[in-house]
Amino acid sequence: MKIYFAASIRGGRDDVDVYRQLIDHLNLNNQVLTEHIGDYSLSVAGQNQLDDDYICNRDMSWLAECDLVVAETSNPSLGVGYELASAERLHKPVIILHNAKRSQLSAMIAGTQYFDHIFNYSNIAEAFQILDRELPSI
Ligand SMILES: O=c1[nH]c(=O)n([C@H]2C[C@H](O)[C@@H](COP(=O)(O)O)O2)cc1CO
Repeated sequence: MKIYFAASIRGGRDDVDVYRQLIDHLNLNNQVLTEHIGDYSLSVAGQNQLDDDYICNRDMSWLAECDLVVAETSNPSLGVGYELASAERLHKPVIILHNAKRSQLSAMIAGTQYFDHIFNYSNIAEAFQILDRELPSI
């Protein structure tokens, strides 16, 4: 499966270690299109060697191409919110992973009926278990 992994960049990079581990886990049996999100050297400035319109067009075409969106939402991010709304518009399956110890998920995501695969987790092993349980039924 081609997976669009969405997580914070300019919203803050505190959870990059979680993103890297989730991407590596998903890549065991799938292809993650957005590997750069788990790059430790990518700062809060984002991919600033690229134009913002290039980043946006590239990511929207990856979103159109993917079979599944996995979003890690614990660190709030405008970009991830936009990607989730776009995934709904494109009728893509979405899995949302959220660590409630880090933040409360926006009502605009938690309250959208389309997002019916929202999972709270408290450690990375639990997140892996959720993905391993949910992915086969996508
Ligand atoms: O440099 C970037 N590259 C990139 O692919 N994105 C996309 C992928 C992420 O899932 C999402 C992060 O949005 P934000 O930067 O607003 O936190 O936007 C976002 C940026 C910077 O906004």
